[in-house]
Amino acid sequence: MLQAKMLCKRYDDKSALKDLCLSVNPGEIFCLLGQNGAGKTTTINIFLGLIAPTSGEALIDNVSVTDSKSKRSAIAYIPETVQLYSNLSGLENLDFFSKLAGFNYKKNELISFLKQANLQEESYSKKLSTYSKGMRQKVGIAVALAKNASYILMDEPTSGLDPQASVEFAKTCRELASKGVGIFMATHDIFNAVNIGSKIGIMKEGTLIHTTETKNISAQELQDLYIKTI
Ligand SMILES: Nc1ncnc2c1ncn2[C@@H]1O[C@H](COP(=O)(O)OP(=O)(O)OP(=O)(O)O)[C@@H](O)[C@H]1O
Repeated sequence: MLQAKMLCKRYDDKSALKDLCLSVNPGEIFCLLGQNGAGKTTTINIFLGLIAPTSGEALIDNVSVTDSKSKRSAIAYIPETVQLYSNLSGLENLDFFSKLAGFNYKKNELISFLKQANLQEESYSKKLSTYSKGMRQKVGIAVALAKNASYILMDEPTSGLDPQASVEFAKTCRELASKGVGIFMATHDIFNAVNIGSKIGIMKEGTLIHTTETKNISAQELQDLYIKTI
């Protein structure tokens, strides 16, 4: 489980996180909504071990991220724009980043990760410079799978995706979750949050104000709640 326990982060006189508590179980898709500056990226960066909390703890399977670098390898991060080598193909990028993470896969194994990420087969050998944003994201997901990540963190994953790519992204997330991967995404996209997530959190000024299961709420109800909250 990913767990934020009373997480606080101060930047000089600015409080970015105030006693943030949340959890993401294996197989769960947690969508964190909040305005610009609410603290979403700060939360992700603490889980990634990129910044230290001022107080409180971020735990991966009950181990604090500040105590164990090895636990951090259980996490993969997919930024809004996935950074890959444009002169290499999807398959070559996956091979390169897998090796960088210490995994040496055979071609058929690499292909199985691209398949699980729902990348079209005819794209495997094409250069990344020809890929759309959604296709780059699929390679990012394949890299996360190749790293055997138990949890995937994503920042604004649906921003800039066309409706078809959003539908494919939702399908891939559900398939990953059904295999037990825990997904935590920061987003401004209420419709996709309801459509993709199993749990939704609404954050305001560094605190989680509401959490709800998506099965209990419609997109319209969530939008109303969001507007009322922020
Ligand atoms: N390095 C930093 N130094 C000072 N203040 C920072 C720093 N990083 C973030 N902040 C502040 O912390 C607060 C939370 O920022 P954060 O980036 O986590 O918000 P966010 O919810 O991800 O916003 P967005 O939706 O715009 O990405 C903001 O007020 C921001 O200005």
